[in-house]
Order: sequence, then structure tokens, then C-alpha cells
Amino acid sequence: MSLNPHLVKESFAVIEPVADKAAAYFYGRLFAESPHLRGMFPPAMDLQRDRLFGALTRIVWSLDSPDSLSSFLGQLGRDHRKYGVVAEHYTAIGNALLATARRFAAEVWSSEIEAAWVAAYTAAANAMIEAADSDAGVSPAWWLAEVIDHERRTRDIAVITLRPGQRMPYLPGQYINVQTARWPRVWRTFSIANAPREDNTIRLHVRAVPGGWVSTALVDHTRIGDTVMLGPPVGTMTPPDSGRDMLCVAGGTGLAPLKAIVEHVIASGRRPNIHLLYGARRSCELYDLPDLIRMESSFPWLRVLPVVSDEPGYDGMRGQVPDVTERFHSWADHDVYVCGPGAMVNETVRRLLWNGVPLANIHRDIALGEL
Ligand SMILES: NC(=O)C1=CN([C@@H]2O[C@H](COP(=O)(O)OP(=O)(O)OC[C@H]3O[C@@H](n4cnc5c(N)ncnc54)[C@H](O)[C@@H]3O)[C@@H](O)[C@H]2O)C=CC1
Repeated sequence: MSLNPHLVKESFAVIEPVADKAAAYFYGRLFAESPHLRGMFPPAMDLQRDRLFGALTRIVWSLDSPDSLSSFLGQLGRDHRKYGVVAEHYTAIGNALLATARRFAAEVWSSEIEAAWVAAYTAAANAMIEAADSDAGVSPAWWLAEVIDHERRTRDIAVITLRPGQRMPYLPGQYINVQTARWPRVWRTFSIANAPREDNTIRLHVRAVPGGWVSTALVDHTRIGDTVMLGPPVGTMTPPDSGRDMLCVAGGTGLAPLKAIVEHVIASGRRPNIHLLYGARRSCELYDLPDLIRMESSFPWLRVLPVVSDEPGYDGMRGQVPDVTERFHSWADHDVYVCGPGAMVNETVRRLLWNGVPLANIHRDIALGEL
């Protein structure tokens, strides 16, 4: 069986425009044939369907880039341990996936395409199973963590400090899946907002979004002493080792992983110049500014630049963060980290590329939760 990324990509492109229908069909088929798997998934499947397609899209489009694919599959395999996924489940999932692809790419389907899908799925599933197996010897599938602090910073943003029951090694900039007691089996991703600490505590910056089950549970219904479940740290937006100066561009709670990275760089003893553009819609939503100003006063190489987009009377820098990046000298020789709402990140990256920052110097992450 040989991998043929081209055939998989071509047929996947036929399925992408009807992704919603295909994902619904996939889960219908999976649960009809393996009803015992239903209990592993949340009651409401909408976001799960998006996650499935996001992950598939990333896998299919990375088939030609073995290094990034293998690191993504490794993280996905380790992360899936928290659901209780074991090797046998991959057969049922593979069968449902193949039936779905066959049906939704019927107009182009052929025996060669089928063989290409089988080869790609088998390789991907094996990579996930291997990563999960090797992780099982050294790390828990999930962590229980106690809420030890809960600060309401705005009407809908809380900064929450957690202490995992066991050590949870991670790299600054990574994120974790979180489940609350209120919504069993519903996991959402949040970035860890601090560099690793001696006492093993981690901080999350959470905005309660309308209809957001986990974010609302965390902001409105979680108290000190409560317990949450955490999946393993994942993500590839980690600190630089280049020695270059840094630009960090944060939108809203997208500040979280950038703060962890800045904290880490400061603690490392390096002295790069760091510009942190911190965007919010209104000044009252600059929920972490006092803390950032404290960091700035203890590390003279850090410049924190708050930017407000939707408050005409604001007495500081106004505008959309992607526009503001263009008001400075060139960032072409900087390492750039960008995190925030998807459209803001895309536009910021587009402007930076246009203004000469090499793609290799731009770091962003695609959260698994958004996949
Ligand atoms: N909480 C966390 O740990 C993490 C959150 N994120 C993401 O960060 C985002 C944060 O959202 P909010 O705090 O609600 O931010 P927000 O909607 O309040 O916006 C924050 C900033 O982004 C700018 N912005 C928003 N949309 C834009 C667009 N289309 N073009 C240009 N600029 C735009 C705003 O002007 C503002 O300066 C979410 O999408 C979240 O998924 C990402 C990583 C970690």
C-alpha cells in the first residue's frame, strides 16, 4: 500500500464544500455500527463535527509534509487518550470515514482513490496509536486540577489559577483541553497563560462566550476549591531560540499564550527587545494590563502597547491591531507571535508577510478546539 497524497487531496476537495453533511453522515454511520462509542462523545455534537473536519483537513493538506504531519498526529494521538480511545476504535472510525468519503466523493471515486484513502488512514491511525502507546508509559491520559484562584477581571473575563494533582510538563505557548463537572465529555481548549512554575500551577484567561458551555461554566459557575479535568498540553507555538527581537500581537484573551512566552523569555535571562501589541475592543477589556505593566517595569526590554479598536474617545493608541503593526518600523528581522480571533490573526499575518516578514519568522497556532 503506497501513500498517494495527490489522490486523497483531490477527492477530499470534493467533500470539503459539503463538510457539514459529510460529518453528520460520518457520526451517524459510526454510531449505527458501533453504538457503544456514542458514550465517548458529548451530548451535543455540533462542535465535534467541526473538530473532525478541521483535523481531517489539516491531515489531508499536510500529507506532503511528513514532519509537521507526524508532530500533529502525535499530539492528536496523545490528546485522544483522555477520551478513552484505544487501538480497536480506529478500525470502526476508519470504516465510517471510508464509507463517508466514498459517498460524498462518489463523482470522482475509483479503486485507486479508495486504496489511497486506506493507505493514508492506516498510516495516520498507526501514528496516533503509537504516540498514545508511548505516552501511556510516562504520562497520565488526563489530569485533575483544583481551582485555587478565580479572579473576575471584567463582566465576562476571568483569570483562573489551577493546580494539577500531578506534574504537568508543558512548553510556554501550548494549550490544553478543559472539561468542567457541569458538562461531562465537553472539552474546550484554553492556552496556558504562564511559563512553567515551581509550584506546578497554571493560569487560564477565559472569556465567557454566548452559548459557550465550558467558558460560561468556568467564568460564571466555577469557584475556588472546584475541580476540572485537563487534557495533555498540545500546540507548536513555542518560544524562539533564534536570539532575534520579538513582536507579540495579541487580540483579547489571545494574550494568554503570548504572556507565557514573554514570561519564559524574561526568565531565561535573554535580553531581546520585545514589543507586545495588546488589542481590545474597549479599554475596559484590557483585562490584564496592570499585570503587563508590572512585567514591563521589571524588564526594561519589554514594551507593552495597548491598542483599542471600538472606543473613539480612548486616550491611547486606537485602531485594529493588524493596521497598528504597520505604524512601526519594519518587523522583518523579528520573531513574530500572533494570537487572537481568527480573522485578526489571518489579517495580521497577511500584513506582516506583505511588509517583508519571512513566513518562517511568524508563529501562530491552530488550536485543536478550532480544528
Ligand atoms: N483564551 C485563550 O486561552 C485563548 C484564546 N484565543 C482566541 O482569542 C480570541 C479572543 O477573543 P476575544 O477576547 O473575544 O477578542 P475580541 O473580539 O474582544 O477582539 C480582540 C482584539 O482583536 C481585534 N479584532 C477582532 N476581530 C478582528 C478582525 N476581524 N480584524 C482585525 N482585528 C480584529 C479587536 O479589534 C481587538 O483589538 C478568541 O478567538 C479565542 O479563541 C486563542 C488562544 C488562546
